[in-house]
Amino acid sequence: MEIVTAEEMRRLDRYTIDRLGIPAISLMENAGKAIAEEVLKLCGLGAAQNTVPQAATGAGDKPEHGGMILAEESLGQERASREHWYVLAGKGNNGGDGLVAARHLTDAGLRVTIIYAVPPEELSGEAAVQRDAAAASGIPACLYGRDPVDFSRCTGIIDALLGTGTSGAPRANYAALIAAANDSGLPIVAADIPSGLDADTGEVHDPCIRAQVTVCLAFLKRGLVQYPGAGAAGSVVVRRIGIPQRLAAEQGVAVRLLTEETLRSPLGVDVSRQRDPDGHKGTYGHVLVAAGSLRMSGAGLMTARAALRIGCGLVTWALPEVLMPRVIAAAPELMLAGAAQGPDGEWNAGSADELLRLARERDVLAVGPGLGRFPGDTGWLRRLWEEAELPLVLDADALNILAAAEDAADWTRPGRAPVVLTPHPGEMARLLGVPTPEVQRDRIGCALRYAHECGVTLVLKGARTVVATPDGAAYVNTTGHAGMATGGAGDVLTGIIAGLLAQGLDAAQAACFGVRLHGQAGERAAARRNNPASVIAGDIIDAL
Ligand SMILES: NC(=O)C1=CN([C@@H]2O[C@H](COP(=O)(O)OP(=O)(O)OC[C@H]3O[C@@H](n4cnc5c(N)ncnc54)[C@H](O)[C@@H]3O)[C@@H](O)[C@H]2O)[C@@H](O)CC1
Ligand SMILES: [K+]
Repeated sequence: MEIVTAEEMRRLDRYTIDRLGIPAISLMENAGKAIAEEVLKLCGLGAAQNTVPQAATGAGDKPEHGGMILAEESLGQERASREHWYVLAGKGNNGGDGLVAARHLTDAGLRVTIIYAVPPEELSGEAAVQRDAAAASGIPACLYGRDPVDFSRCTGIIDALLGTGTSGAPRANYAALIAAANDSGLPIVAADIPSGLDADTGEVHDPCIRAQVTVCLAFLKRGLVQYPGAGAAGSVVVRRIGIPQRLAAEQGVAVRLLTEETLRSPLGVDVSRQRDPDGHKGTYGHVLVAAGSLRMSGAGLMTARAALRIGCGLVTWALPEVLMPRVIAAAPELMLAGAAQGPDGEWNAGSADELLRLARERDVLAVGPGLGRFPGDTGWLRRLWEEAELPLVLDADALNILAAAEDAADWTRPGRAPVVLTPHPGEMARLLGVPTPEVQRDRIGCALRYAHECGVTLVLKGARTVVATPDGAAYVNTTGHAGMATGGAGDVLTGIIAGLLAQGLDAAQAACFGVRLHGQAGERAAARRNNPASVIAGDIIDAL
């Protein structure tokens, strides 16, 4: 499922109207009708439609329902009349959608009142047509600020104030209406996006509608899938309005929700993961992990174990020699390689030679969890980057080393094997040289820019992890939960991605499949513990 920006949505709208000849007013009618249907569902009234049984088709079969024509809308009439919805209408097409919904809800037997944020005569184009249709249908309307508006008289609110045409924080009557709607405590159904949300980033302005349901029109908007916007949107329902689904991909939209369908196509992942009955441990790849130090040996252990658990054939864990006797019992399935160490058991830049030698016989190199910083680490990482001709996965301290390297822009990858970076927002901020809130303000945008400029596959972790690829595609994950914000969960992800790369997946496939599986394992672990908060990183490995 594609995820668009406001600008991409405008282009797709225009293409549909201008090139396919579908009138804008039809799209608006479909949009408003879809919103009304979702309101009816929320009220427990279902979709209002006539059900015409087979008898009416003339097919001659035994008719269902004894040949009756069921008029479903009459069944809930009593209940419908107890509902009174306010439609908050803005000046633009978002307001127009709300006005269409007002008509359909009235038709379904609900009481509806339209509250305009601006004098209705200021509406233009299709929205003005809908204003006149609503008035001609006898739907009462008032103007906020001029007429008294008492939210205690209604049972629910449609927010059709601002959509993808919003610029900046809501102003004047818009701001006052949003605040009043939120304060009412009533269920709010947002048309397209909650008013006050930045459709492209997920940033919420002050104020911003807190919706129970958002009826997103035609395509998901970026702002609905990233926090805090995702929190303001409530449950998001994407409804078709007559814009062909295929248009998004055809018009170059390359940001998608990371679903199983997306994994299959366009990513081309074999999600069944059938193993070759004739396979042996060499068939499934060999991961080299350079991670862990005296204070943080567990990080390396979790990365290495996760790589095994995701199905790669062999894992060699390279670590400072002093640690070897301490960890050997913890994971007997691992192969250990002692690396040159500093005086206090820390990593030593001299270990690059040994790692590069080992890497020649391995399929993937994962570097970083629990590594710590050490003298000469920048040159050490640069050698791995430039001389290790196998896919690299960099996490944690490897990212901090990279962020601190002043010459990182000059590092080259002669072997062309992919690099996958897995920063959390703080590490991403260091890589970009900006404060963390700036990363969080536009996670998809940041990930896309960095991946493209640096030619890497970037996994920006956090709620709704974003995977961005060097060719400008991005995928937004929906699996996992806040209980996975626990020490070591990131180390596990690094191992999963490395393990999938070792099994022959390409960088985008391994990153996307890995992120999704990691979240699903976290969900399973939470179910086993009966509480997401109790999940620890080891549980995620066990649930893989
Ligand atoms: N063909 C189309 O273009 C379709 C558009 N649709 C709807 O139209 C929406 C986009 O419509 P528009 O482009 O008209 O834009 P909006 O309806 O989102 O907002 C437009 C108007 O709001 C005002 N405004 C903008 N930012 C403001 C702020 N911060 N404070 C106060 N006022 C502000 C401006 O006067 C602007 O003209 C979509 O979100 C969707 O709901 C749907 O009707 C389907 C078809
Ligand atoms: K809205």
